[in-house]
Amino acid sequence: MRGKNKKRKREVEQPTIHPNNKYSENPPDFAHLASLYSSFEPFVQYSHNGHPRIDWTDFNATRELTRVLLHYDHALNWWIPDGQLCPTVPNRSNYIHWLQDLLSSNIIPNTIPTGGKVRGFDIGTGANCIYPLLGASLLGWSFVGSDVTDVAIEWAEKNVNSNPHISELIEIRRVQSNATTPRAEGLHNEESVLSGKIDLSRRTDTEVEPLPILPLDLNACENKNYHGPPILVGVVRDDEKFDFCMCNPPFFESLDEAGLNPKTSCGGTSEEMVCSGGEKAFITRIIEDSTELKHQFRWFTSMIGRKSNLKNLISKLWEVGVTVVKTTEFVQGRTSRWGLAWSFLPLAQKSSTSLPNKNTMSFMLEGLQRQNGAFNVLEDVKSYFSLHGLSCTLNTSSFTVDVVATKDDCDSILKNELPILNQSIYYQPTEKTSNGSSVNLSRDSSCLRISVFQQIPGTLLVKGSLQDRNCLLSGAFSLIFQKLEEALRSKFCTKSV
Ligand SMILES: C[S@@+](CC[C@H](N)C(=O)[O-])C[C@H]1O[C@@H](n2cnc3c(N)ncnc32)[C@H](O)[C@@H]1O
Repeated sequence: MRGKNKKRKREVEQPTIHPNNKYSENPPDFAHLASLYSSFEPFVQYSHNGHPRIDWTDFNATRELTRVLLHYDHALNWWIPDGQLCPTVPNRSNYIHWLQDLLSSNIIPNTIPTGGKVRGFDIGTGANCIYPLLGASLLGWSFVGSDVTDVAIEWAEKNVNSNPHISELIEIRRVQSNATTPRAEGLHNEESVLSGKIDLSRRTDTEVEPLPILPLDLNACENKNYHGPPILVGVVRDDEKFDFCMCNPPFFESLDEAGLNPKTSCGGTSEEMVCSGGEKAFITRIIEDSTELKHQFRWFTSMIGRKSNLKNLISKLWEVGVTVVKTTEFVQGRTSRWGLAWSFLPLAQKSSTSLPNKNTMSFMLEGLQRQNGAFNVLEDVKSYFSLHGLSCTLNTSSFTVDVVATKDDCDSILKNELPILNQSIYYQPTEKTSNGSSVNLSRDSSCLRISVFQQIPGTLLVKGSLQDRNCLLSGAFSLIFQKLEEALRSKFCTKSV
């Protein structure tokens, strides 16, 4: 049982590079790039079996690789000064494609008018300005990219202006680094919030605390608050609307901590990598800001560097009343990063009914208590359908429940007569099987399979799929699935509604 669980976990959770990512099937070919770009050639070494590689600990090599990839694959001109954070193009593209999935999913309807074009806000765009450059060149999205440092603003602007074909799509916005919003102590930067104007010249009474160089303590960010410059509130204007915000935050509390990976050299100054309280404090501030700007963004998102922060941030999100939380894992070579997304807008609850002919549907249950795992939810799925008179088989090895309905059941469901007391079950239950094979069906009955997958602790994906063609259930499927979603949500995710 243990072994099987492990196998299942691997199948379900194995993160992969996003399928739309240019590099998902074709990773960068260093030898080919070296043959095209003489400036890159000196950085490519060949192992004894002729395999080309670069020295990832050499900043000049990683920067030149990024430059040639952006030029060759994305037709972008790009550069950053020595020491600035150097992005890896395949990894950064994954975040863009995940946003693309979020926006095209119907979870949050597109009710925010952004002029027909997707419009995003990149918090901390950096000198490299990588997300706006990729989003604009790959997908034609427009961006505001904010930052606090002179070097970031100067080089982000240079990078935008050296690409005239997309420069109209990107605005670089300076955030005043000596204006602080000490919300953590319950004080709001009332003037900038209430007036909705951005007064970038204004000094506040509270000075920015100098960045502390702390000894490495992985729990040090517990209970620390963000004391830096404004992030969203005070930077986003009152009349602005965005489809999303995104952020690769300063992950670390100290430079010591930031320098942990000796195997790569992607640069990164203290301003880029470090903030008081680390990413947890920074993202907590984004969450607080999002409560004030909830109607101006369809999705708020951030990258997270440390999985241990994810759970705490998700709890915080439910506390502030979001309607949905989504997470993902990004593959970054040998390390992982996580994506966190949330919204306050009403869910497209009826999306299942608006797609009545689909054979597969799914929804996420998020913010579940520790004691409520996939198995508890499966048991509830079974009792839900059994209570309604439908015949079910729970398969503990495949984490599925097979539900069988007759034509009469379907008619009753369509007439909205749930619960149904089924007097005539044509279904012959089969033995529980470990491979999840389907149940026997008579000619006038149909089977719907509900599967439950654990995404991350506290988050389950519930999927429903019709098992047979010409299925009697197809007309009633969306309605049944929607009712199941409502029932499970009200039992397991009371905070989400
Ligand atoms: C880790 S870097 C990310 C840079 C770039 N987006 C990337 O992915 O490579 C974080 C950036 O956030 C900026 N930053 C820090 N505090 C900020 C704030 N309050 N508002 C906007 N940017 C900020 C830093 O200057 C830095 O450029």
